[in-house]
Amino acid sequence: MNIEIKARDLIAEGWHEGKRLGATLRRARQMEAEGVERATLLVQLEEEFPKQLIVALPRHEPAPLAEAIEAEGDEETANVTAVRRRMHEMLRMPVVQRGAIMPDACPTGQAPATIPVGGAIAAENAIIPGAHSADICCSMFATFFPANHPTTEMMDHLQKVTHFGPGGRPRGDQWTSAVLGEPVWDNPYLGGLRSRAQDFLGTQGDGNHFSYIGRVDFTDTQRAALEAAGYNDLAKSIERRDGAFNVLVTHHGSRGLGADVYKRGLKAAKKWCRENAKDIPDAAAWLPYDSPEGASYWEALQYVGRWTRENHALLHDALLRRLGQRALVQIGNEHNFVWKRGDTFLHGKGATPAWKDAEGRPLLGLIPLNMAREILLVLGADNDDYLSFCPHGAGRNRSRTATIAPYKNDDGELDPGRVKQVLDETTAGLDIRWFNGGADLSESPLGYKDATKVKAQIDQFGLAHVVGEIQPRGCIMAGEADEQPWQRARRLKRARHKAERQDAAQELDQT
Ligand SMILES: Nc1nc2c(ncn2[C@@H]2O[C@H](COP(=O)(O)O)[C@@H](O)[C@H]2O)c(=O)[nH]1
Ligand SMILES: [Mn+2]
Repeated sequence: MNIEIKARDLIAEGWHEGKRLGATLRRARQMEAEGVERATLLVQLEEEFPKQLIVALPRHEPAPLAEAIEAEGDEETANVTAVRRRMHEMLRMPVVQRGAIMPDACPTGQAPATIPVGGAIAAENAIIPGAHSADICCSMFATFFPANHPTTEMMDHLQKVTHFGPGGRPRGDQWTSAVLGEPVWDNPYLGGLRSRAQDFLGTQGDGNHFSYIGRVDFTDTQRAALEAAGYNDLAKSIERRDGAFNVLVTHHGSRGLGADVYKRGLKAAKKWCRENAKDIPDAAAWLPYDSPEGASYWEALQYVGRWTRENHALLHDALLRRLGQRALVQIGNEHNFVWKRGDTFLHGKGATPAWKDAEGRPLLGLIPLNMAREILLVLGADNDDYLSFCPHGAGRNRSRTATIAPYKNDDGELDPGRVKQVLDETTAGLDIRWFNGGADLSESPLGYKDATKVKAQIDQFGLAHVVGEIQPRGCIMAGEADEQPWQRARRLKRARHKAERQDAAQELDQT
């Protein structure tokens, strides 16, 4: 009688559950069908499919971490300690070779190995979805155009063309582009997402994404530095325009499209690590680049990069059309992404690439600080000590909740008078607009670290050279939606209950 060997028989003999078990079982059944007797079969099988799996394990000691950050005071010191801890957890992964933190580093999550904002790592043959984070391709994009429009005119048009808030554009108001027609939808990480890619075109989302109008006046030294670095078109344009430009700068990521690709990538990475590694935190799960899953994920990421750049470009074109202008120069950079340099996969979560391009030119990058400060145009210093990254912003010292806490009244509600006052003080002279109507204090300059100190540390650690400063004129962010009637009713009800409780307590005291 031919009793078919089962997976549980192999497990009982010491083989492990997982992807390889299927292949082992198929081979065992083939031998069984050929009439090989069970004992011989098991010996032969051990030779072909050894029970001892080569399992990747975390290292005891973390790989080296380079810190381009100087903490001042208790709050910053505690932040750097938290950042270091998460980085050390990530740096214990066997595929991670080195790490660096930037001057804007700040913690983002409690889960082990969650890469902090301002963190960068170098990995070998591995893509770690958690290390580029869910907002794949969060990026900056700038268009330089003639400086002959008043700020209000530019801001009015900008407010009409852009879109903030959750979700995509409503049906009937959707945008289109050739990027949607690319033959990528068979990729397992992109399959079924074409309509999502369409819905989210022309949108910027919320949080700290923004549309910023600024003005730059390049000095002759800055023009010469750009020319010496090989940016001849920009240098010529500066010469022709006497150094003066209006600039639109946008900041956003890959929206719902990227979020879905990330979910699929993370799921695949967790599965791969479950089958081939042990004790790997989810935030550090990886896909080997040379596996079919890894290669497809890499291709999907490249598409998400093209989609996001196109999204920026469409928004910029829409503003320029309304202004009757054309782009003189456009530049942009991702700061949440994975880049392949030789055999190394550089991951950045809030880190600006600052190495040299294929032609040997230092990369140009844009570093925003806050809505009331200049956006820095930098030439990367290619400082290998810090994995050739520079910061991507100013970073936060406090959570959003802690930032707004001092502006709440006794009922735990934001005090509109104090919010207005502090916004007027911190953004005086600027045209600040909140797309959804209400101000979001946690996104005002109050939310971010001291920009001057971060800027000084770029220089101190030799990360990049500033070759232009785009001075703020106006900024649009998502902001908070105006209070809905039901929200107002709930707030008033809570306040009433609180007052009643206090009255009751007072009465008790008096009796
Ligand atoms: N120019 C502006 N910069 C801003 C604004 N809000 C935030 N920021 C800066 O951007 C970085 C990027 O943050 P990310 O982690 O989401 O990529 C952040 O660190 C701030 O320094 C703004 O309204 N205008
Ligand atoms: Mn970003």
